Amino acid sequence: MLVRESLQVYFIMGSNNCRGEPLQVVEQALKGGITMFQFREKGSGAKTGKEKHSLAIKLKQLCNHYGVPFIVNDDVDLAVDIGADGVHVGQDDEPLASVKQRCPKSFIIGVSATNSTEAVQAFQAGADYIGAGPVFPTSTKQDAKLPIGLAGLEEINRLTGETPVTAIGGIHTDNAADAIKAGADGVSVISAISQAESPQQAAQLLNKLTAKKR
Ligand SMILES: Cc1ncsc1CCOP(=O)(O)O
Ligand SMILES: C=C1C=NC(C)=NC1=N
Ligand SMILES: [Mg+2]
Repeated sequence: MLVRESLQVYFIMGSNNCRGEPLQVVEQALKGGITMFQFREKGSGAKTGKEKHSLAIKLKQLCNHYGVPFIVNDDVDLAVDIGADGVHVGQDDEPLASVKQRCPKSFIIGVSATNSTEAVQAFQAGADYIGAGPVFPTSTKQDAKLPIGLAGLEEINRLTGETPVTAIGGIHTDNAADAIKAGADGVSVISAISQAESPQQAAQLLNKLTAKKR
C-alpha cells in the first residue's frame, strides 16, 4: 500500500481526545473508512507507562485487523517495541536521520512541518510523508503554532515535490475538500472524528470528501 493513498483520511487520537472508550471510537472510525491511524497519547490526562503501552498494543491489533497502518506519535521506542507500522516525529523531537537508524526499514516515518522551511527540511531528509499545519485554528493541540491557511498549505505542497503531504489542524467536513484542492494528499484529524456523535459517520463523510477524482 502506497503511503500517499494511506494518507487520505488519517485519524489521530489519544485516550484524552475522546469522550467514549478509545477502542470503541477507533473501531467505529475504522468501520467508517479511515485509511491510517496515529496513536498520539499526549497532553493533559494522557496515559503513561504500562497503561499507555497496553492501550497501544490493543489499538495496533485493531488496526492490523482492519488492514490500516498503525503509527505512533513521538515515542519511537514504543513504536519499535510493539511492531507498529511507523512513527510520527515533530520538529523538536529526535532528528529524522537518527530515528531512521533505530527503526525497521519498512517503517513509515512522518515529520511535522509548521512552515515551508521545516517542510523543505523534512523533504530533503527523506520523510515518508509530511504533516503540514496547523492549517486552520485548533484547540486540540495547546501549543499549536499560527495557522498557515490554505495558502501556506499550497506553498508547502509546491515545495515538497513527490513527498506525500497531509493537512492537519482544524480540519472538518466543511474544509476537508479545500485542503485536497490546495494539493494535500489527505487530511489528518483528531476532533472531527474523536468528538463526533458518530465517529463512523464522520469518517465515512471525510472519506467521501477527500476521494481523489480518478
Ligand atoms: C496534532 C496537531 N498538529 C498540528 S494541529 C494538531 C491538532 C489537530 O487536532 P484537530 O484535528 O482536532 O484540530
Ligand atoms: C503534529 C502532527 C502533525 N502531523 C501529523 C500527521 N501528526 C502529528 N502528530
Ligand atoms: Mg505533493
